[in-house]
Amino acid sequence: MTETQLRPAPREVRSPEAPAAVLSTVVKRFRNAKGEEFTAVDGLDLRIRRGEVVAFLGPNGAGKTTTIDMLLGLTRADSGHVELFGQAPQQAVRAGRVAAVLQSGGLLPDLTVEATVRMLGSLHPGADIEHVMARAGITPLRHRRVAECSGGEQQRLRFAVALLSDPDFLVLDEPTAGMDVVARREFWATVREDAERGMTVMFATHYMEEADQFADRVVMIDRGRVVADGSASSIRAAMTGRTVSALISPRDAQAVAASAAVRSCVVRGERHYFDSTDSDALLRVLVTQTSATEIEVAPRSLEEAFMAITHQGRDPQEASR
Ligand SMILES: Nc1ncnc2c1ncn2[C@@H]1O[C@H](COP(=O)(O)OP(=O)(O)OP(=O)(O)O)[C@@H](O)[C@H]1O
Repeated sequence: MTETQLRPAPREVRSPEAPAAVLSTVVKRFRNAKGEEFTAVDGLDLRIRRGEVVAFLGPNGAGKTTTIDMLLGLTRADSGHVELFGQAPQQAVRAGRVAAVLQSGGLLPDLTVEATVRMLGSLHPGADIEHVMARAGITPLRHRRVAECSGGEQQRLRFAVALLSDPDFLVLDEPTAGMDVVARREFWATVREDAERGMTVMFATHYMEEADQFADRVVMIDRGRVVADGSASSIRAAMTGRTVSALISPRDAQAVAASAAVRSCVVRGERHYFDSTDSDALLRVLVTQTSATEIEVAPRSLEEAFMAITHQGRDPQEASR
């Protein structure tokens, strides 16, 4: 046997099978209250490699939950193709390869936390009840009725239930909604450990800092389409620029805003915020040609990049839809 054969192969070589998830040109339409048809997911293409931790971001109504529902086989796409580990979603879910923490539902209010985990654990022979409760941080809550658990505690219970099948792919729809800062940190530490053991994770979130801190990759969608896809830092870099803010007279601000380095300017309180492609040039102008004071330069936050990307090219009426 050669040395190469003895060495464990890297994950990709050892598992040359299908990616964790593939969505190809997926379309989902609904009817609104007036009975008019609209497209919630509009030709979405997404491929998630095994072992990736992907944050799924988008404004309200962007199509995140609908996409997740299609991934999990809870909703059927009108057209396009959805696959998990090379299988139809329902098959992969039934095989316990995929589990989800959804925003609501799935829990019986009168059961205790432990009874819930035991009952659902009975569907997964070999499931380690104590282990999943410990991993989700709900062991101390074991005798509490579900109805008496806070929103964040119920989310942790859903997380424990999702771990019962020891899934390869965990799909989380706003998993930390209702959790306090400490619970959120503990939750992500656990997910990270699972991800480091090779689990694929996709999570929808509104918390930009969660995407920034915990995801390898950030996929932003708007109006059912992918509008940006990359690492949090590459998305920020794609939106190159910094925000320069200062206390400045409206007249000076107008002159500065007309300069080439400024893409846009907004006023919040007494401060003018200039979105700049060349903060050095802008700083020189502010210092040498205006009476601006308390000048600050800040990197664009992921949230600012996100707002800029998703609202780019949209007319103001549409943007306020
Ligand atoms: N069953 C349904 N019937 C009709 N419209 C629906 C249905 N489900 C979702 N929609 C609509 O489809 C669009 C996408 O909704 P979706 O819940 O996927 O967005 P989202 O990105 O998850 O939003 P949020 O961040 O608010 O949870 C929205 O306009 C929503 O109102």
